[in-house]
Amino acid sequence: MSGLTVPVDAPMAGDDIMIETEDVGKVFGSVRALDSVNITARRGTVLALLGHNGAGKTTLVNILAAALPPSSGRARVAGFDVTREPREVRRRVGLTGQFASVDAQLSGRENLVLIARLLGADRRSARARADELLELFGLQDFATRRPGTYSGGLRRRLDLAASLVGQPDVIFLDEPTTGLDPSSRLRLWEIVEGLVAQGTTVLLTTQYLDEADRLADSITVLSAGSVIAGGTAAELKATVGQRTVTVTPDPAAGPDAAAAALRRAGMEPVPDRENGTVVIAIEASKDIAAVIRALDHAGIEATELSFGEPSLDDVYLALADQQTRPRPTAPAVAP
Ligand SMILES: Nc1ncnc2c1ncn2[C@@H]1O[C@H](COP(=O)(O)OP(=O)(O)OP(=O)(O)O)[C@@H](O)[C@H]1O
Repeated sequence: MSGLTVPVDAPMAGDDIMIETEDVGKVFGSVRALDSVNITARRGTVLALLGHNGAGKTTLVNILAAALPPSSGRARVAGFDVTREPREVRRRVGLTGQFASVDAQLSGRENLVLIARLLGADRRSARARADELLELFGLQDFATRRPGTYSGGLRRRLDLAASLVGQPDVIFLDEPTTGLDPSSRLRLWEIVEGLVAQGTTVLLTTQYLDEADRLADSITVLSAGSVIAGGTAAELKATVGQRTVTVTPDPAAGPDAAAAALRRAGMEPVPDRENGTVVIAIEASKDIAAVIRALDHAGIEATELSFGEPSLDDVYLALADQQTRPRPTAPAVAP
């Protein structure tokens, strides 16, 4: 519906920067939801936002969608300032997930036609756009059915299709594959990759680190409203060391006791209470023996031990641990 319009005033950075914030802050009464957040995403890339509940992800997405004004700093999306040019921003972004709503009384196709009409398309082009999207998303066979009869995977595809009716330059994907089976997840990932290859810029919020690893060109980790880490998946992984050992201690001991024993041996273990494991960054293979010795010394048996390259999960756990322990210096990873 709209191509990229060159903004009249000077952009904060180069033309192909599609999302950019400069020291964005947001306060809700006494709550500081965002504190000096700086992020950047180039055209045709995926920026993933990671963070625990309450980290500030939704607040940031709302600011970038020009649905909520920042308290301080500035943000530009597709070259437009979210505070001074909110209408231009809204015309260029597509929202999915908790933001988009499909009418349960209408069929999948009727929903897409309605959205196109609401965006100003005439009847014929609205139908043409709906059919184009139904084909792109493999929804032709379900076009006349109501979304209430769709599977989870089909609903996500319709939701994403709905966000693309206006041909946005930037889409915000909010947990796009939560609750989907593996093949539906893969299908959705392939669709997103196709859109990105055509130049769409994606801001992805997800709780699945494998999703961020697969899709994201860069990752920003938010904690309590601040950016605590940022970079490519490879850069983030490099910050947590080359290799790790993951130990599952006997449940009678548990990860905290195992972590304490390993700390006494001079290591820096990260307990993962949810999975009942402890992750230890190691320099060399011989360090595995030191892990086993330290546990044995404390009388703790390991029921499972695995050796691996760092994953984004390791990065996330290490960052979470940094956040919960008092530290005299700033986090090791700069945005
Ligand atoms: N309208 C509001 N009024 C008051 N506080 C708010 C409001 N919106 C968000 N907050 C607070 O701001 C902080 C950030 O919330 P936000 O919803 O952005 O986090 P989130 O990372 O998206 O979390 P979740 O994953 O649970 O959605 C939280 O402490 C939240 O309670």
